[in-house]
Amino acid sequence: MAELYIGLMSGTSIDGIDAGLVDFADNKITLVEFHYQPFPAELRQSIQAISQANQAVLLLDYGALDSLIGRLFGEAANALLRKVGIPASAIKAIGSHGQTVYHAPEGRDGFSLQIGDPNRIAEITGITTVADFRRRDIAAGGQGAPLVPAFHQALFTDPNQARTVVNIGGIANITVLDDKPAIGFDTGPGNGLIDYWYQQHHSGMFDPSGEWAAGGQTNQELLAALKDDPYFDLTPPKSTGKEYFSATWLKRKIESFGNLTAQDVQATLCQFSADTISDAISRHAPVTKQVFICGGGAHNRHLLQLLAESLRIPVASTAAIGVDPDHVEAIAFAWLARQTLRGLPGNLCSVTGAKAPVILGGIYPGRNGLG
Ligand SMILES: Nc1ncnc2c1ncn2[C@@H]1O[C@H](COP(=O)(O)OP(=O)(O)OP(=O)(O)O)[C@@H](O)[C@H]1O
Ligand SMILES: CC(=O)N[C@H]1[C@@H]2OC[C@@H](O2)[C@@H](O)[C@@H]1O[C@H](C)C(=O)O
Repeated sequence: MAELYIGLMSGTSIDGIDAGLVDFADNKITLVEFHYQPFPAELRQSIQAISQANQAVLLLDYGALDSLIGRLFGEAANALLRKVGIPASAIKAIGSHGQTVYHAPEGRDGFSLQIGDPNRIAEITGITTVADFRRRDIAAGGQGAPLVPAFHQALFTDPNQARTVVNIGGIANITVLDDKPAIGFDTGPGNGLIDYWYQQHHSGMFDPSGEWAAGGQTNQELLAALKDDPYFDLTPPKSTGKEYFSATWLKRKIESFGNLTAQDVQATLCQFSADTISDAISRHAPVTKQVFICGGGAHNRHLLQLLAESLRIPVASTAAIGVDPDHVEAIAFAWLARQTLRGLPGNLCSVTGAKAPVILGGIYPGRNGLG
């Protein structure tokens, strides 16, 4: 019998909502349908505007954005269900990541803030909604991120092959799957700075297949300057975000390189993401035999080529092991919601550094009760 959940995700690229309908019947994980709903350009700008460090944010703006994103998430779930013709009553629960607006988990009063009011999602869809997955892990002493490694472990572990899964979103993170407890952490920028620089010089949102970067030359001095950041030497558990590796961070790094062409900067940013991912794998996954890529970065052919060159082990998309790279995160949040409703932990202490496994998220009942 089907056991259906919906996963809703919007990541640090702030491009739109990924919605996945997932069937967990017989403890298998099958994606039934997927729907992508892009954000309107003004919404993207509003999210960016409240997501910056040292930014005064009006509570009125913050509250309205939380409600609006909740409504859009609920509507994305409804659109997904219309696509397959399955009624809301057939869905056990929604797992909603929400939209990260700030991630600062360090210290006694550390926090990570995802918005997109789950009350609205539950009301609009009628489906029990699990949300706010990160803060319980932080309360238990963890980073609250990355969370997806627990799911990567459940789905992608192969007892016959040591693997590393790399998610290249705005920020990149890895999951090391070998015979030891899984390691996972954010390696630093993925597509975030690459997208930002592209958008400064073109009308599109991203550099298709990395073509523009591929036509430029990496500048070694700038590359060294970019890598000169204490984050890369921190021992995991560690996580980061766009509020740290921000446009301001990049501007500070490039201000003394005034004579570079924009295309050479793009080439260097691509090399920077590839090198920092590859260094993280070399240091923390020495026995890995194959690397699998998911997230939108899986479509950046140039970035993958640079990664394969510096890793010197096979690099493939997660499509090669049965999951479209664009679907992994949405499926992960459906899986995390299921963990919560079954009373099972969603975090891996070896990844986030939490002092204990904890059940993640808050539960917002749907029309059928608790799901
Ligand atoms: N055809 C393509 N060529 C090059 N890059 C692409 C292509 N398609 C998607 N991308 C990149 O992938 C990004 C979107 O990736 P994704 O949806 O995984 O990010 P996200 O979920 O927001 O991030 P995160 O994992 O950090 O939360 C785009 O902004 C772009 O940089
Ligand atoms: C705070 C936050 O939203 N972090 C994201 C971000 O995007 C990639 C990386 O940084 C990862 O740590 C995380 O997302 C995925 C879904 C995770 O928690 O595994």
